[in-house]
Amino acid sequence: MKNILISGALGYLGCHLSVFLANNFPMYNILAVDNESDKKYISNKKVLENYSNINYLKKDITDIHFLESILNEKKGFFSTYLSGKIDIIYAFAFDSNLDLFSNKSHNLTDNLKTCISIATQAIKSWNNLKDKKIIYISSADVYGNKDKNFSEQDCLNPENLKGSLHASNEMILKTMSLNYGLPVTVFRASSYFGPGCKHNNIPTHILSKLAINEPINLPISIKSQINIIYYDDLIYGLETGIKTEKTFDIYNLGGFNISVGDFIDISKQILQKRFGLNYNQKIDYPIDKILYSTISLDKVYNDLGWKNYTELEDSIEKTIAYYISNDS
Ligand SMILES: Cc1cn([C@H]2C[C@H](O)[C@@H](COP(=O)(O)OP(=O)(O)O[C@H]3O[C@H](CO)[C@@H](O)[C@H](O)[C@H]3O)O2)c(=O)[nH]c1=O
Repeated sequence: MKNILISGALGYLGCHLSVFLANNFPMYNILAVDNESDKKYISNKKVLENYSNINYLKKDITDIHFLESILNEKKGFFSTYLSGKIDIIYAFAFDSNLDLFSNKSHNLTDNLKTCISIATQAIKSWNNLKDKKIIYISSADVYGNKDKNFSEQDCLNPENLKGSLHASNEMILKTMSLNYGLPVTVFRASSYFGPGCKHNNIPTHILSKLAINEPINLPISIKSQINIIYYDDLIYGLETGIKTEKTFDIYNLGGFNISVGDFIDISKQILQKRFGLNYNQKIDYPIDKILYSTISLDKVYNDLGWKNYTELEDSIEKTIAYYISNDS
């Protein structure tokens, strides 16, 4: 029996991963934790509460006393939820909605604090590091924009705050791993999409607007090359993190390398062919801002045997169907 902590468990990926593990791995006990700072997915609380092998708690993951009580071998008040301590930590708690001028600008420091708190307390509390692991969910934004097919050993050159905060957390985890033997696996996830996703990333924006015939406003040119992944594939990929063997390793986790224009065209064809809708809404984008940010997936396939299995057309169809019926 393994005890798994999922921080940021009300978020899109944290919630889907909790449910996936609960449905498919009866040998896992899941402690799902979120500070409920983001109300977007607050209804996910009800989803998690339906599972007997998921215990959901509203908690601040930077609370050292809380972390100590769940990571230490000695039994604390969490014995009601868990027998023993946490073995695996999935670190999802991260606010990607970074606006320096909003009253939420503290989320910059919070995003560093969540990762540092977990890693520091794990080093202090885990006496035996065998079979323990922190799985950190980073982002392909750490690479920046200037190349195609970034692989894991390429230099990091983030050009947005999300990327630079994730890059900082990766560096901190790597140093802690080197100096204290902390077992860490990092996944650099590309932009994901799927039913119910409310994030303002490129594939989600395109599909949600196309489905309800609203104008599309893109921050980059449609000539840009990006990597996108269906959420379900991403969740399967994240599960493989439990079986990684090296003390520290990094994997790109993505799906399709595609131009934004092609993604729009394929989605429009699906809209017409499968839903009989022939919309031709306005698409606004800066013509001179062309992003090249595709990623190589060789390492995750060669080392962990993972590759995305959902056909692009199927994933687009399922996502569009959701937005049509939920008219968001
Ligand atoms: C800053 C902070 C956040 N949170 C929670 C609030 C949200 O429910 C949750 C994050 O949910 P979402 O914004 O949906 O995150 P999600 O899209 O699933 O993102 C994951 O995957 C992304 C990959 O694209 C990563 O970049 C993010 O680090 C990772 O969190 O974390 C906490 O519980 N504590 C915190 O301190």
